[in-house]
Amino acid sequence: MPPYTATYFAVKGRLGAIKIMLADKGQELKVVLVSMEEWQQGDLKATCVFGQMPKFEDGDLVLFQSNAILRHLGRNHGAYGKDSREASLIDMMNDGVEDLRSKYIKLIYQEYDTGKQAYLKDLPNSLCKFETFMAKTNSGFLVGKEVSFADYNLFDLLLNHLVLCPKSLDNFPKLNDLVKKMSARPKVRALLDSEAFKKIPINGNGKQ
Ligand SMILES: N[C@@H](CCC(=O)N[C@@H](CSC(=S)NCCc1ccccc1)C(=O)NCC(=O)O)C(=O)O
Repeated sequence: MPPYTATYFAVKGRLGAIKIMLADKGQELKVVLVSMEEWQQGDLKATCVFGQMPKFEDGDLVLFQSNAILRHLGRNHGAYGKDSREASLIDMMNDGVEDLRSKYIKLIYQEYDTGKQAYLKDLPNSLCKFETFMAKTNSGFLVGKEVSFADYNLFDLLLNHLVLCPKSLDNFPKLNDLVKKMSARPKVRALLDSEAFKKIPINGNGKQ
C-alpha cells in the first residue's frame, strides 16, 4: 500500500508539483484519476472539503488544497528550510508562486485566445520578482541551500511557461538555472521522461 494517494483529474494541473516533489524524494504516489463525467455526478465532489481536487491521502489523513499538501510534504520530507526563518521565507515565495499560477490558470481557462499576447507581455513583471530574489539567495534555490516545496512548485510552473512560450525565461538566468538544476535531478528527470507523466496534458481544456 503506497503511503500516498492523490485523487485528481487526468491533468498535470495542481498535482504536477506534488508528483515532482514525491518522485525526487523517492516516495511512491498512487494516483486515482477521475473523469469529468464521474466528477459531474457529484458524489465525490460532495466529500471534498472545498468541493474541489486534488484530494491527497497520507494514511488516514485526508488533505485538500494543493499548497497545504505541498507544505505537509515539505514538513515531512525535509523540504521546508533549516529553521523557522527559512520556513517563513519559503511560505512567502510559495505564495508568490501561487499568485503567478492563479494568473496562468485564468489565462488558460478564461482568456487564452484573446489574452495570451498581453499575458506574455506582462509575464516578465512577475518573473523578475523571483529572479531578483534568487540573485540575493545565490544558492540556486529560492531559499537557503536546500530544495524546498516552493522550488518544486515554481519549477512545475516554469515548465508550463516554457511550453506556453519557449523563450519566456530567456532574460531570467536564475530561473533558467533552476529549471536546469531541477530537471537534472535523476529522479525528477526519470519522472519527466516517463510515458505516464508525458501523456497527461498540462491543463484540462487542451490549451497550453
Ligand atoms: N485552491 C485549490 C484549488 C483547487 C481547484 O481549483 N481544483 C479544480 C481542478 S484544478 C484546476 S487547475 N482547475 C482548472 C479548471 C479545471 C476544472 C476541472 C478539470 C480540470 C481543470 C477543481 O477541482 N475543479 C472542479 C470543481 O471546482 O468542481 C488548490 O490549490 O488545490
